[in-house]
Amino acid sequence: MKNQVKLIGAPSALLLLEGWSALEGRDAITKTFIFKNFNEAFGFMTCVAMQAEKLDHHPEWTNIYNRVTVTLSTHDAKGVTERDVALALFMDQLV
Ligand SMILES: C[C@H](O)[C@H](O)[C@H]1CNC2=NC(N)=NC(=O)C2=N1
Repeated sequence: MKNQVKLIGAPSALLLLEGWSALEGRDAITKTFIFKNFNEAFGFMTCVAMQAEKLDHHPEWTNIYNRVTVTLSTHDAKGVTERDVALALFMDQLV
């Protein structure tokens, strides 16, 4: 059985975060991180990937050269939870 995690919703999550916004049509938060080059972007993704494994909480993301667009939502809860806030804060303190 998986631990249940409380749905907080994008609007509450956004009060705790900077530079994130709500996705349209779905309870999720998104942010685009821009780096100097691909190497910096991929380094960021590598650090986040290891943390995601540790937390068992994974981002949806795309990378185009120096740009990483991240969407966070908890599939199990069908929306934004404190796990998304924790992963978002981890990303923000890396950059
Ligand atoms: C089986 C596995 O533990 C689950 O699918 C985890 C993995 N990573 C996850 N990541 C995210 N973002 N949401 C989830 O609900 C989730 N669930």
